[in-house]
Amino acid sequence: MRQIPVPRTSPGLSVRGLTVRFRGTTALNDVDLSLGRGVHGLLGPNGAGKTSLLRVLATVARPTEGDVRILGLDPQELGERTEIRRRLGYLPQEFGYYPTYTVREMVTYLAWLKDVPGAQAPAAVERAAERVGLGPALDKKLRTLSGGEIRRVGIAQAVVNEPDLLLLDEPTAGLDPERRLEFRGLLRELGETATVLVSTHLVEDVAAACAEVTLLEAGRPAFRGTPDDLIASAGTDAEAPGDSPLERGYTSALRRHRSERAQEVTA
Ligand SMILES: Nc1ncnc2c1ncn2[C@@H]1O[C@H](COP(=O)(O)OP(=O)(O)OP(=O)(O)O)[C@@H](O)[C@H]1O
Repeated sequence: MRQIPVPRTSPGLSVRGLTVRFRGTTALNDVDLSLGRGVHGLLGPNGAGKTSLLRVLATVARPTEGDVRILGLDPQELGERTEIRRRLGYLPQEFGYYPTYTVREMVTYLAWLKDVPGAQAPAAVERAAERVGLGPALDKKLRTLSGGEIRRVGIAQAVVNEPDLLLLDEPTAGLDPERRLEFRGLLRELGETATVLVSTHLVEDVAAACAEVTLLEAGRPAFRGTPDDLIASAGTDAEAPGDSPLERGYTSALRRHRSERAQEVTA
């Protein structure tokens, strides 16, 4: 196999002018974004373009326009795309699985797809399952697991290859509060060495685990900064709805972005 000469310190990812269109819909509109090591939250209302962005970064969808670099590599080039996939962990919004497989079999299969060397795979699978609290369930069939446990299998398969880039689409959906807390700890740990991008509707997840947050609205970045910056962005907007300072920062940033867009349209 062709060796790609990329240092392990290569940048996480960068996109320039990224546009994704479906027939009548523009899901992402001329997005510029660069992310390095650490945990980044991706927030935004339904339909904002979060899944579309993650799918392009996971190399499962192609951009309509724009330049994408992932781990310093070009996903349009077959050899480089293969290398990206080997070093990537991805939890899709809908995690497809084989119900008759055990946790061990499913995660082993996905480790194999990621080229985890056969001799290392059994230990890697056990470690990944333990990291999401599924050590005792390794030999249970997936059809016997709860929705939250299946989500955790999805997280285990995403981390089994110790990825350099980890993309998680609503990983905490369906997790109970105790598991969510554990998961935030895992995110912080993974963010020490990898670039981690987590899409979520739960602003508490962002506050607890993310060093940075990007807010998408109608296919465009509406805010980028630390969770504290997002809180501060509410400023004197006393009418911004929300049950916490971060929720008020979120709604305030959205309202500001919507009104800027409305002014652009009428200008
Ligand atoms: N395969 C598709 N065909 C047509 N339109 C699509 C397709 N996938 C996404 N879209 C549209 O693109 C826009 C962005 O969708 P996307 O799933 O990326 O948003 P999202 O921020 O992940 O939303 P949610 O929070 O609801 O998961 C939406 O208007 C959606 O209807």
